[in-house]
Amino acid sequence: MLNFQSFNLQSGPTVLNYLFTLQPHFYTKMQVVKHISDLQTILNIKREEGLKIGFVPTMGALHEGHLSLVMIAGEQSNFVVVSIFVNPTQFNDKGDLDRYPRDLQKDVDLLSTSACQLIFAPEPEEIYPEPDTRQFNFGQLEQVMEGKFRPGHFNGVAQVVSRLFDIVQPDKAFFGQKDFQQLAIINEMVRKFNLPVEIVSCPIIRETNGLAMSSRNMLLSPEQRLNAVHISATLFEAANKTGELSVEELCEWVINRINKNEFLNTEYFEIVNEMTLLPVKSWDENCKKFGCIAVHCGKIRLIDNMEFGVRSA
Ligand SMILES: Nc1ncnc2c1ncn2[C@@H]1O[C@H](COP(=O)(O)OP(=O)(O)OP(=O)(O)O)[C@@H](O)[C@H]1O
Ligand SMILES: CC(C)(CO)[C@@H](O)C(=O)[O-]
Ligand code: BAL
Repeated sequence: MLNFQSFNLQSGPTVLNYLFTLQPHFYTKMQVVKHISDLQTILNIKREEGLKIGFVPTMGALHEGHLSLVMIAGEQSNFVVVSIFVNPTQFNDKGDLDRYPRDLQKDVDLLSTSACQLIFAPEPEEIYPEPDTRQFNFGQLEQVMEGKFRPGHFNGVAQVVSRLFDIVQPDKAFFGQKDFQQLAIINEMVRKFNLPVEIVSCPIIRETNGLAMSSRNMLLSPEQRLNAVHISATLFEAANKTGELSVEELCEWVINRINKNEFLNTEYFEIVNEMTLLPVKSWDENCKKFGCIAVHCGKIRLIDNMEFGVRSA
């Protein structure tokens, strides 16, 4: 049962109190702020109280994958901030940006029963009062897979995440393994610039049919959504075939099998070294190996990944 108070995202005050009832006798207060100054006023108080700040950056259109990050953040910190911001600088495709699902009210409702205590939902001009011209260089980590097929994407991700880290100054930040390459880039950014934040990597949450949860799934038609299950099903099957086929043969097998489905068109599938993100040539290479895939389902582009094979001794 929800009980709203002064909650109006369009015209309300900048700090909005959102009260909800879990049990009639138990109230939790979650705040939604749009401005950096309001956010920092609250966080400074929390820090003075000795609380450790956990931060979950998102682009909204929340699902259980996001909620799992919030849950882990709640277990590992004392005050959880979730940002909801569709960052324009990381979209290389304007159509993708225009289509990106947005429903702040629904997101607030979902977070109201989570460990989140503060939502930061800024407008673009709050994050970018001036255009961000910074150019990051992550070397080969940004030149493969997503970086290759979405030019400029990781520069935009680094721009917004570094800006959000500056604003929130979290003790820990939580990212999903679904965005496997993004995690590698964020870890590298933190290492390279010696940022005072611990990055926590959280497992992929899937639908019961195996499809990796993603905000973009809600843009699929029911028929596309059913067929998209074929992506994870093929990855699971392939991950069990590592002894039977060479790495190259298995990559071909995955691509052919997925492309046989008339709804799906594979952009890339690579089995890569977890650390370097470079394709592995043999199962004998002594590293953790991940099969990473991007598939077009109509106009919607989906990604997924899975660990393949075991490390040799
Ligand atoms: N299924 C999932 N399991 C675990 N973490 C996830 C999952 N989906 C998204 N995340 C994580 O949530 C954070 C915010 O992601 P984002 O808001 O872009 O959602 P998304 O579902 O990845 O959207 P999309 O892939 O459609 O852009 C990222 O760290 C991302 O890795
Ligand atoms: C990390 C992130 C929130 C930056 O916009 C986005 O890339 C995402 O949702 O994965
Ligand atoms: N979670 C990935 C963000 C993006 O596709 O831009």
